[in-house]
Amino acid sequence: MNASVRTSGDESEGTPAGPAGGDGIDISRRRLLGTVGAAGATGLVIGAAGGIGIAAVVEDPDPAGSPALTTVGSTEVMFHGKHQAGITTPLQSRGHLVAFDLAPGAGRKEAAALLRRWSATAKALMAGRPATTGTDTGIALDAGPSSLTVTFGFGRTFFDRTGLTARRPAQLDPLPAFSSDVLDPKRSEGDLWVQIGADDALVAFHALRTLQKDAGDAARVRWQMNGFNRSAGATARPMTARNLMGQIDGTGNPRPTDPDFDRRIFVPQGASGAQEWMAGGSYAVFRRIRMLLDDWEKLPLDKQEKVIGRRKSDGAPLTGGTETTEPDLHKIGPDGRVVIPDNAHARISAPEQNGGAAMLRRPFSFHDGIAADGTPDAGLLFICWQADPLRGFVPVQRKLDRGDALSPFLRHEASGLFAVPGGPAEGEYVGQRLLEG
Ligand SMILES: C=CC1=C(C)c2cc3[nH]c(cc4nc(cc5[nH]c(cc1n2)c(C)c5CCC(=O)O)C(CCC(=O)O)=C4C)c(C)c3C=C
Ligand SMILES: [Fe+2]
Repeated sequence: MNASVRTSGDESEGTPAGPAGGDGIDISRRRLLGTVGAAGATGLVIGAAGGIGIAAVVEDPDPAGSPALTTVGSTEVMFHGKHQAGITTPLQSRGHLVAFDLAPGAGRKEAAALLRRWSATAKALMAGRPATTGTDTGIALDAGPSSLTVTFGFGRTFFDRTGLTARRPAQLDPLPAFSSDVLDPKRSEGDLWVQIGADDALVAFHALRTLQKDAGDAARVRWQMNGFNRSAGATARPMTARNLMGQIDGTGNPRPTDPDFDRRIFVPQGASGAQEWMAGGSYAVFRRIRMLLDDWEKLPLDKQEKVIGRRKSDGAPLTGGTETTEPDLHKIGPDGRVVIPDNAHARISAPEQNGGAAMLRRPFSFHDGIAADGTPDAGLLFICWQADPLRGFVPVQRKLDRGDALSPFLRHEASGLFAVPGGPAEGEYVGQRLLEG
């Protein structure tokens, strides 16, 4: 095994896209990442000396670790745990989303065998080892785990196909239609959903390829999308991500240290009825949101900032302070109007404006080339996590749909809602409590 740094798949990791310093990475890893970031910053000097990246490994010696890997390559996220990995894990630089439909004739037995194979592959690859299912192509043999996470979810249609309708939680009821939806059903929903994230493009692709081969005759790809974030180790200290509109995006995310974090994001242990098997799980809402960048980029900076209610440079609220300062939603400016406009995105989406509705946003940007009309097919693979979509995404999106200043610059093109069960215990596969319970 290559790993010299290990992080658990769940609670120890902190807010994925949250404000700088809120990453929750343990101190030794933070220090190591800082070292790697510094190495990147000094570029050629480090390349010539070759010492600083290696020092990261030496500082945290692991006799089994590969001397060829820096911290970025050797960081391992645990497969087993209370929650699946890839929910509170810090954002990775590469992502693949893929939805499968069960093949005609495949039912509960085939689905259980598939989840067993997928779990074995995810566990091996997340530890930096080849898959044991006979499907490994060796694409990423020398890359290390690179913070790979593989997260599995079930869509609404899965339950009818497997005879498990009675165990389908009401939380999987279809999302309401929104006026701004232009959804493509072929790129939406699906029986099964897999989210892959890694800090190395080859590692992420390798996982995608292996899991697709593992599906064999049991399931077929329905849709697949690719995303990215800033490169791991590119900044000297953890910083909140920027999206393709250039905004700092993730500041208001709830943090694992918040007293109500678990209650908001995860289904409680001891859940009953159709939700029993979901204890420790979470509901993922996915939206492919195209950004109308040509229109957005024509907007002067001060208007762009009013659309969001925050400064573009540092993400601070327009009412002042730094990125982490609470916005003052009542502050009146010299023109007699509220400084953060009534239709500003950050005002409308704030939990206090939505009866406390909150979600953990963990997106990837996407760019799928230039469309025939010359505009970029680019935007956000928006993924948010919550214990119940009716107390997270739905009320907030309803409100945004009615009067968000950002809406004219966005187009919701695909959608999905998935039940993501809790993390598997040692010896268990993901979803076993549903499929064998
Ligand atoms: C229904 C949920 C949301 C969708 C869809 C959504 C799309 C979306 N948002 C941005 C950019 C920003 N969003 C910001 C804050 C923010 N957004 C949502 C929800 C949705 N966004 C919430 C709950 C919040 C947090 C509000 C708060 O806690 O006060 C921000 C500000 C910085 C931040 O807090 O992250 C930006 C910028 C884009 C570009 C987008 C669609 C492509
Ligand atoms: Fe937002």
